[in-house]
Amino acid sequence: MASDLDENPFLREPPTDFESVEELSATAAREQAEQLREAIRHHDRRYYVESDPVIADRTYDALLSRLEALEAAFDLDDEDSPTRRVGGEPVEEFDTVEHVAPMLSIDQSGDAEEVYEFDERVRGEVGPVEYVCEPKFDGVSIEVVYEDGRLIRAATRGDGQEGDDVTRNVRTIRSIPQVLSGDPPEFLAVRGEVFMPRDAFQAYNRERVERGEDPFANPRNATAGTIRQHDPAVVADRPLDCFFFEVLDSSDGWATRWEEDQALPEYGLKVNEHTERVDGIEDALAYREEMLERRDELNYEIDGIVIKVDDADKRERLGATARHYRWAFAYKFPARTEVTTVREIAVQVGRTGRLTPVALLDPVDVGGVTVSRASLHNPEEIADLGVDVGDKVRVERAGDVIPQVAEVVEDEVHGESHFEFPETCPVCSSPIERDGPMAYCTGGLACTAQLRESVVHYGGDDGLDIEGLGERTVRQFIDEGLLTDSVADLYEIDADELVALEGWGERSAENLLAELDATKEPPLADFLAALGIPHVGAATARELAREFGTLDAVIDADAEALEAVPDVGSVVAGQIRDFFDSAANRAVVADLRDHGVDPQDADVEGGDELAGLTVVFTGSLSEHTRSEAQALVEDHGGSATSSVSGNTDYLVAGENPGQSKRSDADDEGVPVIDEAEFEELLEERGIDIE
Ligand SMILES: NC(=O)c1ccc[n+]([C@@H]2O[C@H](COP(=O)([O-])OP(=O)(O)OC[C@H]3O[C@@H](n4cnc5c(N)ncnc54)[C@H](O)[C@@H]3O)[C@@H](O)[C@H]2O)c1
Ligand SMILES: [Zn+2]
Repeated sequence: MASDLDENPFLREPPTDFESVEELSATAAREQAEQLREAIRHHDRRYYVESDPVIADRTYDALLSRLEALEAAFDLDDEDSPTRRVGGEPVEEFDTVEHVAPMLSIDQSGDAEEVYEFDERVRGEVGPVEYVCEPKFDGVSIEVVYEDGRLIRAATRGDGQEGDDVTRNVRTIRSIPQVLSGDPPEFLAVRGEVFMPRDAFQAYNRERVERGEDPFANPRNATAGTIRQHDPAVVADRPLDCFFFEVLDSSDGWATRWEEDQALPEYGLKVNEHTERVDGIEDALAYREEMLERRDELNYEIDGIVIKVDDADKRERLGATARHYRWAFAYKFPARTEVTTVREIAVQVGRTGRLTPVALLDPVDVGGVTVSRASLHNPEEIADLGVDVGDKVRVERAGDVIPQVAEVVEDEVHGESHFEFPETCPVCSSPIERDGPMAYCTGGLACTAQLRESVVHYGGDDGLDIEGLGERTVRQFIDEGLLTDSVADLYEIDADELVALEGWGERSAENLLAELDATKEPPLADFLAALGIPHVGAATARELAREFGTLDAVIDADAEALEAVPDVGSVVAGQIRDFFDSAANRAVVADLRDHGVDPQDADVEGGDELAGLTVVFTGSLSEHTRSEAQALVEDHGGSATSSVSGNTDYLVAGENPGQSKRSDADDEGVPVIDEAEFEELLEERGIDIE
C-alpha cells in the first residue's frame, strides 16, 4: 500500500467536508486550488501513467469538481490546470504522436438529474435528437489509424492531444486487424477501448500469484500496464481485446453514429453488440437499467453507459469544452458493494513511517473481485466510521483499486469504535507521532518496516531497478542481519554471506552482486527517485535532475528554487526540503556515497536565452523529435506547452500539423512558423543548434 501521500490534504483525504466556496478568501482559494492541482496531477500520473491509483474514483471526481468550482468562482483559470486537459502526459519512453482529432473525456454522473440536464441542454441547442446508447467499457482508450486499409499507427489517449505511440504493442492484439477488409475509406482513424476479458484476467492473475508476483487489482489496471509494456512479445502473451466506438476522422463521412457503427464491422473492426439507438432520454434511462442488470453476465467490465447524440451535424454544432465532448454523457453505475465482517484491524507501516490501518475481512466477492482487506486510511477515519472488530461493514469497490469501508451496517459492540490505535509502532515499538489525522512511527530506518520498504523501493521499478532484490529477499536480509541501518548496507554484503543463506547459490549471489555493482553510477534522476522522497516519482526526479544537474545542488536548493521546477508546487517543494533537512536522510546519502555510489551529473544545458518565450509544437519536425525540440526550448529557459492559448508566442508547425492547434492559433492570433523559422529564431537568440 502506498505510504508517501502525506502533507497535501487532497492527496488522500476524502473531500467530504469542503467549506462552501463563498466562505473562502481569495488567498485561501488560490492556495487550495494549487493543492488540488498538485494532487490531481499526482493522481493522474498514478492512474494513467503508472496504472496504480491510490484513491477511489469517486474521491478523484470530487477533487476535480472542487477545483472546477474554485476556478470558476475566483477566476483562477490557468492553462496548465488539470481541468483544462484530460488524462496524463504521454510517457517519455514512447514516441509521442499527435492525434488526428482531440481524444477527449466524457462528462459523467451517476445521478439521473444530471442526465436530464444534459438532455435539456442538448435539445435547447439543437432541437429534438435521437441518442445512441452504449456500454461504457472500463479499459484503456486508443486511437488506431488506417491508411489505404493498413494499420499505420496506434496511440494511447495521453493528454488528449498527444499520446504514446504503442503501435508495436497494438499489432499483437488479435481483434485489431492489420489490414481492413471490404472497401474501407482511404483514411480512417478510429477510437476504441482495449480491455482484458474478465475470465482471461482471472486466469492471468492466478498465474501471477503462482509466480510470486502481485496480482493486478482489476482488469483495467492489467490492461493499462500491458499496453505500455516495452516488449511486444509480452503484450502478445496477454489476452487483450478491443471494441471500437467512434470514428475520429475519415476520408468518408457518416451522417450518424449509428451508421458508423454498422459500417465498422464491414472493415473487420469489432463493435459492441449491445449498442442501441433510442428515441429520447427516457429510453436511454431504461437502457441503463437493463445494462445495470446484465453487467455481471458480460465477460468485460463496464462502469456505466454512454449516451451520444446520433446525428453528426448536431454533434458538430454542440462541440466540446477543453475536457469533454458536449454531445455525449456517461451515466455511471453505482459502486459495487457487499456486506462482510471485520475480523481484525491491522496497522501497516510504510516507507515514510506512516501508519495505515487496514480492515481484514471475511473474504467476499464484490462484483467479481475477491475482497479480503479494505483501507481505513487513518485513525480518525476509524473513529468517524465507528468501526470495530466483529462489525458487519459495507465495502465498496468503485471501479477502482483499494476497496473502502463505506459504513458500519451492524454494530457488534455498539456506538463508537473501541479499537485502540497503538501508541507505539507495531513493528519496532518506537513511539508514534500524530500529525493531524495521520500517525507516524518515529523509529526511522531503525524500524525494520521502514527499512524494508525503503530498500524495496530503492531496488524497485521506480528506483534503480535492481534485479533479484524483491520484497522477499529484502525481508530475508533483514531477518538474517545483513541489513541493519540503511539501504547502504546492501553494498557491504559479500558473496560468502549470500551463499550461506537459504535458497542462495554461487550463481544467484554473483548475479545480485553484479547488479548492485552496476547501480553504482546511476543517472541522477534515477538516484533521486530511488531515495523515496515523498511525492518524488520518476517524472519529478527527471525534472529535478534537469534543473539542478548535481545531487549537491538538489540537496542545497531552497524551497523557492525547488518550486521553480515544473511539476513541483509549494507542497512538494516543502517535502523535498524536509527530506534533505533530516539528519538521518543526509546520513543515508553520505553512507551511500561512502560505499561508492556516485550519481552522475545530469545535463543542464544552455541558459536563459529563451526566458519568457512560450511555444507549442505540432506535426513532425525533420531535425529533431518533438520531445527533443521541447527539451531544447526548456533547457534554454523557455517553455514548451502542449496546447495553444493567449500566452503562446509561436506555434511551430512541422509536417502534418494538427488541425486543432492551427485553428486555436488562428483564434488566439498566435503566429504560426515552420521549422526553419524556428531555427532562425534560436540562432537570433544566440543558440547554436548543432
Ligand atoms: N482514482 C484515481 O486516482 C483517478 C485518477 C484519474 C482518473 N480517474 C478516473 O478516471 C475517470 C476519468 O477518466 P477518463 O477521462 O479516462 O474516462 P471517463 O471515465 O471520463 O470516460 C471517457 C472514457 O470512456 C471510454 N469509453 C468507454 N466506452 C465508451 C463508449 N462506448 N463511448 C465512448 N467512450 C467510451 C473512452 O475510452 C474514454 O476515454 C473518472 O472516472 C476518474 O474518477 C481516477
Ligand atoms: Zn516502527
